[in-house]
Amino acid sequence: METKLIQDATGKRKTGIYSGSFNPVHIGHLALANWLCEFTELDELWFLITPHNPLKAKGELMDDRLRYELVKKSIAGYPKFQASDFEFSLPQPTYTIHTLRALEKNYPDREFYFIMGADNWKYITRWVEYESIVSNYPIFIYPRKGFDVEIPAQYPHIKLVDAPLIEISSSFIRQAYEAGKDVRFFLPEAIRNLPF
Ligand SMILES: Nc1ncnc2c1ncn2[C@@H]1O[C@H](COP(=O)(O)OP(=O)(O)OP(=O)(O)O)[C@@H](O)[C@H]1O
Ligand SMILES: O=C(O)c1ccc[n+]([C@@H]2O[C@H](COP(=O)([O-])O)[C@@H](O)[C@H]2O)c1
Repeated sequence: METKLIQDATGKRKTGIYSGSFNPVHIGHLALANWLCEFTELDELWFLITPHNPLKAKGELMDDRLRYELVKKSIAGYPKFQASDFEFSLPQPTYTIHTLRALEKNYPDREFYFIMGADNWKYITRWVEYESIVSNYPIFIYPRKGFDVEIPAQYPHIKLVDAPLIEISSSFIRQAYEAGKDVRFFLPEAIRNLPF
């Protein structure tokens, strides 16, 4: 396992990396990200739209740019949020460790915190070079229903945060739309009337 020292990078902007498919972005995503920016040490949070999660089928995904534009519209006006298409130019499928290394290289003035749900934490050992991720980056794990979180003591830079649980998923929204349901209030106001 790598042993790079986790530094308290004073002076660097603490930037949360909230990555996912966002297919589409929903109010659960926004509320969690908002909470992280206001109730933790993060200065900012980037929504990093993943072109292709290596553990998910690409077929059911909306176009990358459309998912990015939907996030951009949804977060407009809140200064601590940014939408990022950083992964669009990386080799596909994108592996998180490669993304984090490329981010560090491109933004030396920032300290990146990886944001991860308790559901993803449970299966972290399936991720490429997961030891490097958990050893080298601060991580905030947020609770998800049905997933207990255990963090080995050797990772003091990994924290379970006390964020409220809002159990909405993009797949629920997609299925509801397909069934002809009107679930407009699950979507950020700015994108309610857009096609997806
Ligand atoms: N209700 C929620 N509250 C907070 N974060 C969430 C919620 N649902 C998903 N996330 C997190 O948001 C990021 C993007 O998730 P993703 O795009 O997979 O959303 P999802 O709603 O889980 O999608 P899907 O239902 O298509 O799997 C991931 O880190 C995921 O853990
Ligand atoms: O790097 C990996 O091996 C890896 C395996 C599974 C998921 N991820 C990343 O985890 C993030 C959350 O994915 P998702 O689709 O659940 O929102 C997204 O950025 C994926 O690329 C990364």
